[in-house]
Amino acid sequence: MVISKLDSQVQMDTSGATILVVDDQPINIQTIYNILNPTYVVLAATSGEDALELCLEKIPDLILLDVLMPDMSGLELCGLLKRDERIRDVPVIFVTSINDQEEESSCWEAGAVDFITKPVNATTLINRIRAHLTIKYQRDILLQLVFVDGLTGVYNRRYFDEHLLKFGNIGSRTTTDTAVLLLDIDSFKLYNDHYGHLKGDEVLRNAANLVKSSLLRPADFVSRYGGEEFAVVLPDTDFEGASEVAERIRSAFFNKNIEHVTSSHRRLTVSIGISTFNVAKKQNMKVVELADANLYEAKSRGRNTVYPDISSNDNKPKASVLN
Ligand SMILES: Nc1nc2c(ncn2[C@@H]2O[C@H](COP(=O)(O)OP(=O)(O)OP(=O)(O)O)[C@@H](O)[C@H]2O)c(=O)[nH]1
Repeated sequence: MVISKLDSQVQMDTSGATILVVDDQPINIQTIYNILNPTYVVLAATSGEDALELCLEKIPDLILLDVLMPDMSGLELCGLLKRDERIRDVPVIFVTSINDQEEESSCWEAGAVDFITKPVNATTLINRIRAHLTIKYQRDILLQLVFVDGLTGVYNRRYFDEHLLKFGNIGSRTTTDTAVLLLDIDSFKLYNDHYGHLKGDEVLRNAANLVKSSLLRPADFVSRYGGEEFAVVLPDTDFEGASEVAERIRSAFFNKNIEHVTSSHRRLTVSIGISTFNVAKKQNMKVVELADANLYEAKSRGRNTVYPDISSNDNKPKASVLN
């Protein structure tokens, strides 16, 4: 599940939404374009392959999909879209000229939310699109309320717990390492005491953005784990990779040089505990406990520290072990 409007205010006005029209006949695309323009931004693809590529470049708000296309049929394409976590929640409406009961059932089974018959009736098309976009936006609002932290705009702990399970389940198909970073802003109580809670809130918002911008892969994510604590999940990342990301985050805070006169470093810094796990190697969900213990160690080593430190050979456990 991907919350498509995570970074912006979810809005209920559907105009301006991006609609991808997939049809092998340019004349059909033109007809739909004439109906939808200028209310919607219309993207077009004349094959399933092109449509997949476009979807990954910019996820549309809704897809209008022709059933009968050479090479990859609309039904096949819909099946592929529904298997991709990034795109699966985009509503698909089939546009079909077939009046066949079996075909109709196949559209529903492929994951469509609706279908429209050709020749397209402009009023029906516009109303169906508006209805499904509204449902989608309402769903996005609910997901935001459940999974997004209100202060910082990043995912919350509930999202972290649910999504970490995906990698940690014994039955999980993930065979590579997953890394978790637990990050805590140093001496934050002193910051609040000195600058006030509103300034403290501003720092938490900036901190969330700083961590987010330090993550380079689309599958990486940050969540607010507690008050001034953030948890980062790095799928498909071993200890060395996690150390690199953690160090990037630590130095980003240090170099930002945000004043914190009552801290021993006289600027805002973070401490980070790293751990990794890999179900295939019989390592498990103690990953959070281990990251927390490592965070504690980073704090006791003077803060502004990543632990374990990849450059030291102290043989401290880096991965959590299944027991
Ligand atoms: N402004 C603000 N402060 C918060 C929020 N959530 C937690 N805090 C504060 O974060 C501080 C955490 O303090 P401590 O747990 O003592 O940790 P610390 O001062 O960062 O000390 P170390 O972790 O040992 O470096 C407390 O003062 C909390 O009130 C929040 O949403 N906004």
